[in-house]
Amino acid sequence: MGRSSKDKRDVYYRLAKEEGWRARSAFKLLQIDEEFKIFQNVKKVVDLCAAPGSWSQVLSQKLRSDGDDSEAKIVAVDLQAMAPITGVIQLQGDITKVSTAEDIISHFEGDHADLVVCDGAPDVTGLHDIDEYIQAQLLLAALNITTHVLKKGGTFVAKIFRGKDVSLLYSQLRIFFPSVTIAKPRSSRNSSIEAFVVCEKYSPPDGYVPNMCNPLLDQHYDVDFNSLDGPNRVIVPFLACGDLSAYDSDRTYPLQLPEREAYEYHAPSQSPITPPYQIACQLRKQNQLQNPTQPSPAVKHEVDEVEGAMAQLHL
Ligand SMILES: C[S@@+](CC[C@H](N)C(=O)[O-])C[C@H]1O[C@@H](n2cnc3c(N)ncnc32)[C@H](O)[C@@H]1O
Repeated sequence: MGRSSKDKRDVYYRLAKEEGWRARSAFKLLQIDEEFKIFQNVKKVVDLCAAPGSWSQVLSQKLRSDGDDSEAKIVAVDLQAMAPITGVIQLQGDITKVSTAEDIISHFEGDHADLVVCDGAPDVTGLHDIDEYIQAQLLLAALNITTHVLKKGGTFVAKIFRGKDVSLLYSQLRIFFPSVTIAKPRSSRNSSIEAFVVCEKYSPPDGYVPNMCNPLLDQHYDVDFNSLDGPNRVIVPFLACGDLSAYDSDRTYPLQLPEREAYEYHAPSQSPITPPYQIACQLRKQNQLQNPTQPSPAVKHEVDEVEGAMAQLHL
């Protein structure tokens, strides 16, 4: 009999139950450590998107196992509340919000973390472009926080969805880390597009001053982005990608208002990821080439689906 979609009881699920981990994800972090030795000489860690807490459990065990835990500091953050874990400072909040980022940073005042980990994943909508976009935003939010708290030479490990814009994210990470490696621990299901970036030897560009002005899901971030200059604009140094010819003057039907607003909104802030509105625009453009008079029902349906999902997500 085949396994139903409800049957998640693979070997790691069972092992997690046996060994007392709150989630099978614990094995992903343990296996990343087997390969990259990310816990070597580590005492201070930020665990982003930490609930239900299996990574925090691993961190607590690894950092406090030698009995000398006076220096150990683990700050864990998630949207969801988490049951307490010995030695872990827990914060509840959205990592794309400035206030949460500030809360985390305040716990490291005058001090730095050796390691930042982020296992953040959105509630998947099933629309791959949207899921990848939101996951990328979580990763960029985590990177922003990391630039405030990570010591030079430190390590950043984060979940990444290997979607079509992923090479742009790798390039952005390489601006801050000379070594960026993609890990796919054996406990991460082969069927999943999830992987992990292991970014080593943190070294921001000369003159880089961490800031909270880069455009993320929290629209407040980009208010001052255009006032940033030089190395401080490096998180998002790319022109908007996607097929901008949708905005050419030779178009055969007028742009819809949301498309125009999206273009005007995204162009100045140079969004790192193809924004969902642009995805919708590209679909329209493709359809326009195939059929200059009106959208085919299939394309119209796809565009409506993207826009419907975005409306639900208040994007
Ligand atoms: C795969 S789970 C993390 C599992 C965790 N590493 C563990 O080992 O138990 C992904 C988590 O990301 C969190 N998350 C998603 N978006 C977030 C956001 N914007 N801010 C904070 N946490 C977020 C979710 O609440 C969820 O708990």
